[in-house]
Amino acid sequence: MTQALICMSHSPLLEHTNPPAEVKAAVEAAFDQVREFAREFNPDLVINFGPDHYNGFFYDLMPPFCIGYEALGTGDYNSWEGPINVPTGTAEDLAAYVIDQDIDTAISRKMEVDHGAVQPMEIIFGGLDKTPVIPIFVNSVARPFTKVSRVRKFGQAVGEYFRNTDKKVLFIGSGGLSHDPPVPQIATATEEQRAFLTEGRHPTPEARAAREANTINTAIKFAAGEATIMDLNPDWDRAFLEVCKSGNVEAFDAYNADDMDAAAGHSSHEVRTWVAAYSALRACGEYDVTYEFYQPIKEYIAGFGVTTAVLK
Ligand SMILES: O=C(O)/C=C/c1cccc(O)c1O
Ligand SMILES: [Fe+2]
Repeated sequence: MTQALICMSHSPLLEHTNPPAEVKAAVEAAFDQVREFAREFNPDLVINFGPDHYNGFFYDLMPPFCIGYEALGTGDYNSWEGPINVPTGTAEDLAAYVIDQDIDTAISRKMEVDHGAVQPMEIIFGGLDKTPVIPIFVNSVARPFTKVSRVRKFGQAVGEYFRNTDKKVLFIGSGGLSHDPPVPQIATATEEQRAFLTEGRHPTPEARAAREANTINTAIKFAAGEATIMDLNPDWDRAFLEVCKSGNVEAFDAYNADDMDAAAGHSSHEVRTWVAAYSALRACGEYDVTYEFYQPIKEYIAGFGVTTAVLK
């Protein structure tokens, strides 16, 4: 087995809100499962498809995809801060291969990645300085969105690059499922929010703390039934998980941005990272989903999913 997959939701609220004890325990058990899966697989390299929440990527230049040649964590919500162990030569070769497949991608020699990209790595490996990882940004918050079919083809190209490798490669997708946290959107943003969305890099500690407090307060209200954000959508989440399980990655193409917003919230686009990761694995061969956890968790503002998959 030279390729495997973990796709999982993330939430910066894991350490900040308190779901019922049995829910918290179930999430911890799911995390134990993926840790054990990764320990057994013992990857040589991780390909980490992650979103960003206006910590690394802004409207001053917003690509649909970006392959990190070198990267660092932004440290938002106390997530990984500082250098990440990226094998630069492999990342360069990968980007050249993807572009040769007619899929244009941005690249970065100084990519900044936030909690959305790093949280699974922290949960699974305890950090981003050990197992080599190539971080790949998939735009999941900032309209206009590339079509989901394009994300599938991007993931497929990444997977093809590793199809014949003798290295053990773990594809990770981070985010989703249905959720609508209070991340501003450009179409409805105030002047101040527009300025932030356009060039809000490296906020002051006070601005960062205010943003994080707003998310935490929203989650507490959401759990109490008092927030105005969109509800989670377990039916939508379960249908998406069925597509993942089916192995028919072309079925992802039926998803479109407007429907996703309306049915599953403005951050449901984070499932694009799952689309890329599952499509990468499928490019290496037919697969089986070997583990699935799902629970809608308001305290985490997330239809929370965790899956693993291996080649048949
Ligand atoms: O504040 C943010 O940038 C995002 C918060 C959040 C909350 C819940 C689930 C997620 O996936 C998030 O990124
Ligand atoms: Fe997120």
